Amino acid sequence: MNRSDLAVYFIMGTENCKEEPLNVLEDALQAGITMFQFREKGPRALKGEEYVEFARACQRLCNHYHVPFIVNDDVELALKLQADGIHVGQKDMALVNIREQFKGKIIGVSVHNEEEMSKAVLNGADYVGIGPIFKTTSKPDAEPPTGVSFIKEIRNKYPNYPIVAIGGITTENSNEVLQAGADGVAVISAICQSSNRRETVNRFKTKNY
Ligand SMILES: Cc1ncc(COP(=O)(O)OP(=O)(O)O)c(N)n1
Ligand SMILES: Cc1nc(C(=O)O)sc1CCOP(=O)(O)O
Ligand SMILES: [Mg+2]
Repeated sequence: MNRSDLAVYFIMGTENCKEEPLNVLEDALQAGITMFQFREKGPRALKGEEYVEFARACQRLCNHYHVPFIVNDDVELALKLQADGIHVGQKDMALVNIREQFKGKIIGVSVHNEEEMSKAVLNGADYVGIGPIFKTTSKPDAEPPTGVSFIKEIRNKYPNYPIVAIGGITTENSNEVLQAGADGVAVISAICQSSNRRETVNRFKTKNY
């Protein structure tokens, strides 16, 4: 994995889409997202065979566009599909246990403080997700937003570690996030709800500083 893979990291599940989710994903892939995370959560999330088949369909699209396909939380699904990677939070399966089963794949970890960051580095996370940076409506159990200060603190201490920022990120505030030291932005609603995804993704890729 390269740090540039984190530039525009799209995250989606059926609950995030008003349009047909696979059309949203293909539109985002054609617009140039650099990484995708399958995150099927919430009270109306797909289950069982429907869930697996939806994940496979997303994976097929990502493979066609040569974009890494990352699974959120679900180690069993990531292994079953031989996904390109997995993203876990502090309450999900520990990185060292995942690495044993998922060698050579991308493992991302959410971190919210210096202690969690140092543990992620020690355990060999391929990247860290820092957030929420701003207020988000896409994750009901998110921690309080930190603003860009924590990105600056971590970048200062870990000048070369792959960092993606997440939480309430839009094309209006993404430059502030990149300037603080993030390698990229992880986004749900700004891309899902965009009326022009090509323009939105391009604006996320453009550094105006
Ligand atoms: C890139 C990225 N960063 C952070 C998260 C949040 O993960 P987590 O804390 O496990 O919360 P859920 O996404 O599982 O609700 C993420 N998914 N991706
Ligand atoms: C999935 C997720 N994780 C977060 C964290 O803080 O770890 S915030 C978040 C939701 C991001 O969605 P949006 O781009 O619509 O704000
Ligand atoms: Mg999780």
